[in-house]
Amino acid sequence: MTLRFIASSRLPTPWGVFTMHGFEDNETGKEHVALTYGELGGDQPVLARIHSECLTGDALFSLRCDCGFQLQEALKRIAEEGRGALLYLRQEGRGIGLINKIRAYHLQDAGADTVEANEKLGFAADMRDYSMLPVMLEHLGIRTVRLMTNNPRKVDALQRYGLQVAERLAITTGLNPHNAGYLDTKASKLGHMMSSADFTAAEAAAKNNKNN
Ligand SMILES: Nc1nc2c(ncn2[C@@H]2O[C@H](COP(=O)(O)OP(=O)(O)OP(=O)(O)O)[C@@H](O)[C@H]2O)c(=O)[nH]1
Ligand SMILES: [Zn+2]
Repeated sequence: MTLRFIASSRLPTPWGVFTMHGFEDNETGKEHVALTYGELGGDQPVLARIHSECLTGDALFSLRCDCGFQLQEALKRIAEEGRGALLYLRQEGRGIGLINKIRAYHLQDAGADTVEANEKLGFAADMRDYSMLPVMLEHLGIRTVRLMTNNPRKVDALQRYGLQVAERLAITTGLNPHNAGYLDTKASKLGHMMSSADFTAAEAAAKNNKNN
C-alpha cells in the first residue's frame, strides 16, 4: 500500500466545521479524503461513515441512487454527535469508474438492474477495494467504529484489516421513485440490510409516484 497522508485543513459545512485530511496513493493516483469532527483519540468507538465516491449522487443531485442523501445524513449525524469521521473513498461506480458507471446506467435505462449492468460490461457487481482503510484510520487514531452502513461487506472489510466494528448503524434515507428499484436490487442481490419499512413514511408514500 502506497497511501500516505499529505495535508489537512478546516472544512466548514452546513452542519459544522470539519477537518479535512488528504491522502494520496502514488501507485493508483487516487486521492482519498477524511472529514473528522471533534477529538477522536481514546478508546470510545468513533461514529464513522465509509462513503464510496458517487459524483452523480454526491455532487450532481442524482435521484438514481441514495448516495447524496446518505452523505448529508452522515455529516449531520457526526456533527450532532460532536465526534466522528467520514472517509470519502474514490471508488466511483463501485470501483468501475465514472464512464463505466454511465455505460451501466445506459444498460439500466434499457431494463438491466444494477448488478446485471455491471456483469454485461464484464465487471463483478462490486469491484471496490478497501486496502486504504488501515492507513487512513491509523493516521486518524481510530481503532473502533460505530459504522453507518447497510452494507455487510464494509463491516467485513474493516474486520479483515483488524479494525473493530462496535456497532452497525443503519443509514436509510433518500428513497424516491427513481431509486426504488435500485434499492430493492441492493437488498435482494447485494445483501444490503434494508427494506422499505426502514424509510420515512413520506419517502415510502412518494416511492411509487413517478411524477416526483
Ligand atoms: N456500477 C455501479 N455503481 C453504482 C451504481 N449506483 C451507484 N453506484 C456506486 O455505488 C457506490 C455506493 O454503493 P452503494 O451500493 O450505493 O452503497 P454502499 O456504499 O455499498 O453501502 P452503504 O454504506 O449502505 O451506503 C458509489 O461508488 C456509487 O458511485 C450503479 O448502478 N452501478
Ligand atoms: Zn450514488
